[in-house]
Amino acid sequence: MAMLRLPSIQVCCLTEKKHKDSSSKSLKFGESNSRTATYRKGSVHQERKPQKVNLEISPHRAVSAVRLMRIEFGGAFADLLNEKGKGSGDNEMGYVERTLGFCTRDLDDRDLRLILRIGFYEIVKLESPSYAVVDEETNSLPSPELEGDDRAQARALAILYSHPVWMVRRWTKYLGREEAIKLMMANRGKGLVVSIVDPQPGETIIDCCAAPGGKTLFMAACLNGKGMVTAIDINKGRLRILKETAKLQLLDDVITTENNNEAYEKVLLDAPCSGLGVLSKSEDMEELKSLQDELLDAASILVKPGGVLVYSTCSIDPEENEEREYDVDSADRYISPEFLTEQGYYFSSPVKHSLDGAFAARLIRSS
Ligand SMILES: C[S@@+](CC[C@H](N)C(=O)[O-])C[C@H]1O[C@@H](n2cnc3c(N)ncnc32)[C@H](O)[C@@H]1O
Repeated sequence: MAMLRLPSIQVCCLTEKKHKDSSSKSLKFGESNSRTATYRKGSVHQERKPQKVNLEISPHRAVSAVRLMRIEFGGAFADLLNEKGKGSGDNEMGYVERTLGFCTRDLDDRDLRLILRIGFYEIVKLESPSYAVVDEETNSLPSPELEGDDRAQARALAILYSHPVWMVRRWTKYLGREEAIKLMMANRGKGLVVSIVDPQPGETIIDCCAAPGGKTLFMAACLNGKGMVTAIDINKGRLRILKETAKLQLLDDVITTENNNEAYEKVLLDAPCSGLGVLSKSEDMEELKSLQDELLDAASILVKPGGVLVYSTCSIDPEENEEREYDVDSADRYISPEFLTEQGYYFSSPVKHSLDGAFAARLIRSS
């Protein structure tokens, strides 16, 4: 995707810098049949001081960011990127109000500016998707009303359930609103792991422990009709159900259950874990951990050089998660900081986040 360079601006807030850690050794991460994969290590350094930032962002993030900036500075920023808006008759304030789902004029001016600043920072620097940025505010600001035409209602649902508008429209069209809402609610926790995989149209992705298929379907929907998700699982019965569901959701053209053993750009290993409540005695835990290790080894050889492996569990047990040995690509670009551990993992807990417990590590194969 072409990147756009915007004017340098001075920002005073937390900034992240990614360094390649040259001293870190490349770990062998999965050896089988003489094919080995090594993963590079990244470290995150954080600082609080004013910085001149050269903004280089993708066009869709730029559109959201420029819109926010225009409101704050009363149109001082040239709307370089608003080609879409031009033909639509959209007035900027109206567009943002409809996207936010509430009337910005009701807010105190200082609050409004603060929200916009935070939104701009999250979109540009943290690279959060704009629908997720807007959703952050729903606890403290009025919720959007489900009213108006289909498009307006889809926008409101997108904000309420943190999904992109096009996906809401698609699911509402094919499944009806009630089913679409159920699907989005079920996706909330899963959605974050899928964000870390970051599926892009045209990619080849394999979901190694796919059944019953929540993450497979969500990843497939992100492909927007281009690319392929290969779903495999030891449980063939549940895999058949996944196939049926894919048909119902009209996603069967981008989902296959045949693994032809090629290497993939993205590999998701959503491993069986103690969070599923299947362990009856402590020895079972040892067995489970060695199964997870084996699966991790097997998954790692499916990753193309330069590709991504995401290891996730629905467990909050450190032995199944961060205490394993691997080098990490920080998940900071894909999730909001509240879910990011110091080591760059994703971690959600029922106590802290009112979400199901979950863990994910993002690893990049360097050779
Ligand atoms: C946590 S669940 C996966 C949930 C799924 N990713 C989703 O989002 O709906 C773990 C899955 O791993 C599968 N599994 C267990 N052992 C496996 C193995 N050796 N090979 C492939 N899949 C396995 C189980 O059948 C189970 O469906």
